[in-house]
Amino acid sequence: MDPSKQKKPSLPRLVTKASADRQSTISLPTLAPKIPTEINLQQRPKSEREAIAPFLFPEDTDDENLAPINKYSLEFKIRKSVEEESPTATKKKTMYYEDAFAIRGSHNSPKERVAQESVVIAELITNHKAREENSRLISDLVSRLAQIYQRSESALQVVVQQDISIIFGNASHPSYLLKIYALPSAIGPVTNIRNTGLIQTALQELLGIPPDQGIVLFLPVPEENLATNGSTAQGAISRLERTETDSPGLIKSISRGMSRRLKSSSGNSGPFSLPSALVSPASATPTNLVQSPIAETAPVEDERRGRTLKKRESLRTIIHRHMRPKKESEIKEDVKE
Ligand SMILES: O=C1C=C2C[C@@H](C(=O)O)NC2=CC1=O
Repeated sequence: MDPSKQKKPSLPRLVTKASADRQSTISLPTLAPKIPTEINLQQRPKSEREAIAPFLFPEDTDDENLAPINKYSLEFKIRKSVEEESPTATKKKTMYYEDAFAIRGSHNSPKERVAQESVVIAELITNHKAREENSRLISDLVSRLAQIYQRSESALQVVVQQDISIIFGNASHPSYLLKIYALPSAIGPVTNIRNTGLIQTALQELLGIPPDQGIVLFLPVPEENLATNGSTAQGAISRLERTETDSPGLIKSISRGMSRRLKSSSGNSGPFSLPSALVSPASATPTNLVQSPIAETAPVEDERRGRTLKKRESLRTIIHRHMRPKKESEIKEDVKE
């Protein structure tokens, strides 16, 4: 039989459990532990597939336009390889996901560095009137979302509208709509499944509204369309790229300095911030400076904690060292590296 005429498997439908009489193919809360096998990776753009599961695409071809039959057979192979994997392979993948969700170091590209501390906006609309004060609800939500999105609270904007008419599933039970706007790098199929569980649990605790009465929308905003502090995220990336092109050694030194600081500082595991000097002077808020291992004011914060910083280089020292002509011994050291 001609394989192209075979009946194609139907795609999984994502249906919320709002109405009991509607058939639910996948219910959101039960998805979380099965993330890698439930996602049809072939339907994602290539860049996203590689970001989610590079190990599944060792020789990935540009198959965005493959005929459907090939897509399904490829998907079958992927599922099979996932099912047959050894415990060691599973462990490696678990580590990969843990790593993918973690904040990475300063050696990342400007785009990644801007992404790591870009703003996340949450717009909550609910028909519920919270017992606690609105300001308390907002601040609790900010801190939960900051943890979930691994940002400092200063990168979070939360807008709450309570007491709004909402009908969901033909009833006006307590309900909410939460829209999350962020750069595309903070939004993706695997991240969203993880974050749906965390966000809906938080909202159940804060508002008392169960997950099946709430809707979460994840809305990626391209770099050129997200702006704060007089600049788009794209603008911030371009500025960093220019700085790197103009002075690549400077960035290398800052990276090294930062690694040294990270190694020598214990307990400060918060997300890092872009150095204010490299992004924009006004973007250096007190919160992100406290958490920035490379920002110029980090030593001041360290001093407040009574630490001696004699062995550490400040950003200014690093810049000065790069601006002056190199000594012979330094040139030799560079060559060795
Ligand atoms: O997330 C964003 C972060 C920044 C930093 C700021 C700047 O240039 O200082 N511009 C940004 C835009 C963003 O969308």
